[in-house]
Amino acid sequence: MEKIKNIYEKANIYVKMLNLIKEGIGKYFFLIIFINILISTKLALSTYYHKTIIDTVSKIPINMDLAFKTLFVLWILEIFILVFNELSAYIKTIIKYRIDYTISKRITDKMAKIKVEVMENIEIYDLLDRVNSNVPTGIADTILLIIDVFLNIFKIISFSFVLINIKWYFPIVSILTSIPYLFVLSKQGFDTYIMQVAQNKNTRKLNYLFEILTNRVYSKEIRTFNLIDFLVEKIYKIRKTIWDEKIELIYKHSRWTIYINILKNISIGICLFITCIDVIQKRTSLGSVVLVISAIQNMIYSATFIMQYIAKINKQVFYINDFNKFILMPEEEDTLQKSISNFKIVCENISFSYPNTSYQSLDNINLTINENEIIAIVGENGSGKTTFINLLLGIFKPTSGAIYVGDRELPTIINEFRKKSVCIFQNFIRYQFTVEENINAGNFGQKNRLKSFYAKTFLDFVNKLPFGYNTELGQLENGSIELSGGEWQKIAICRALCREDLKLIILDEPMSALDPKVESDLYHEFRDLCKNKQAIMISHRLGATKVCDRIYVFDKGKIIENGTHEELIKKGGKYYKMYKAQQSLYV
Ligand SMILES: Nc1ncnc2c1ncn2[C@@H]1O[C@H](COP(=O)(O)OP(=O)(O)OP(=O)(O)O)[C@@H](O)[C@H]1O
Repeated sequence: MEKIKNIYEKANIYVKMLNLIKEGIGKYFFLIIFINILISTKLALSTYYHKTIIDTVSKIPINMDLAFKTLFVLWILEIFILVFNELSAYIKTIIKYRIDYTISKRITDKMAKIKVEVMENIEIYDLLDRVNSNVPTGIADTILLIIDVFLNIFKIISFSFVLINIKWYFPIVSILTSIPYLFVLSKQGFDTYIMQVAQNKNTRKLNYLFEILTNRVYSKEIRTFNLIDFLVEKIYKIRKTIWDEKIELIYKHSRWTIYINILKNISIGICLFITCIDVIQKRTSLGSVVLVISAIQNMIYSATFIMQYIAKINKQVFYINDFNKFILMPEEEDTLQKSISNFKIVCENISFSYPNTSYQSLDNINLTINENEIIAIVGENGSGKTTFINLLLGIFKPTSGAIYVGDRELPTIINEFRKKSVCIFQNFIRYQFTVEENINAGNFGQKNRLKSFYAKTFLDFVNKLPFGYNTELGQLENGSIELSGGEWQKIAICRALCREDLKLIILDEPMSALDPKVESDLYHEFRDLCKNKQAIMISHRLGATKVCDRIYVFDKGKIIENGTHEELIKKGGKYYKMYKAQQSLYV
């Protein structure tokens, strides 16, 4: 049953892909096939007219009228071939572009839907890498290869008609000679694919090392720690391994290519020998020799090309399989836009282990966040705070237990829930765009809010920038401006708080890079900012949690204490100890 389902799914993907291709190139496919038929027929006709011209001039008296007419026809045919070859190249480029566009769009659409938890599996990155770099061009190449196979089949048929009149078995010899190519080349295609899969890990490492060696962002640290030699050495070792494997494979393949070429040349030699004997014994004309040589060469080349193209198509099939695997990757569920009537969040006995780990990062968490409540989550490094947020945002699913929002289970309203929640992650993205684009990203046109409290508190530094809100940030371009860590953090906070129709704000260590003045402004205004909203603040600065209604203390994936700041201080437990330890730093 499972097998039938798999076959059905695969067939479905091939059909979908054919539809994609149809949508991408449509009429161009038939146009190029038609042009190719014309080209191949013209090639065979040219060979026939070459024979005629030689036969005409080798007979005394020379029939000048026939000679000129034949030359004229040949000239017209050459011009036709020239024009059609150019037209064919032009249409092939259009086909390539259209397939590349259609498939790339399909890949990016799918990427946006893949479940985030799937991305925890490192092998997925290799697959994504292969799909991204090989599939769009791979599928375009496959289509063009199929077109080339057609072209060469027509060539063989046309030349066979010309050749069969001289020796009936010459076309068969030409085709048989090319068959070993199929086996050798398809084996080469398979070997190359297997090598590429095996080298994925090293290629990814190499890209990473190259990135940290050449990116401006890392250059200071790399130079301060004098890491250049260390990194170059690593790059050199990986490159050497990759190239050694490639060279070994090419050496193996070259040996086989030499063997089959020897076989091919022996066959051509035999056919030429037989033809020459016929000429000497006057069984055939001089023009026929030219026709035989040209036709056999063309047929063998065409048959060889077909074999090469089929082998290449076989190789592309591996990439198409990768594409299939990619398309079948699980997607975020569509929750049919169910509305959320009330935002009370209840976590019931939730536990969680990351994929590929044997320990629990969260262990039986029970926690309720009432509407308009502000809570804090505190705890030592690695105690499970960020993991809890990932579960709450539906990025990962609990291994056991459930999260409810109002009377619904989180997965059933996740899209709507995400629209109304925002999280500033510890490692938020520093978008290399303008200030305005950074703030408006995902904010659905909330420009006027830049004049509000957030702008006054966080964004006064923007006025100093050369183009104000239109200044390009980051290090992508020469004129762009790099911000300090705190300024980037202010922008990230603004981006989150400016969002319209917010119900839940999550701040994962939001103030770590802010100066004390901005930090204290933010704390004072925090309750106001969170009016009519729920908020979760994760912070190692325990003073900040005083503004929260309830504080949860995480320890090794469990909640070990909860209460208000005063209650937890009174209790004298873990929170009290952490608070005192921090306080002692300031007195
Ligand atoms: N992607 C992951 N794969 C495997 N284990 C992970 C992953 N992310 C986190 N962990 C583990 O889960 C545990 C909880 O990590 P988490 O990031 O939730 O801690 P945290 O309380 O947010 O820590 P911090 O205060 O340092 O940010 C840690 O033991 C960590 O090593």
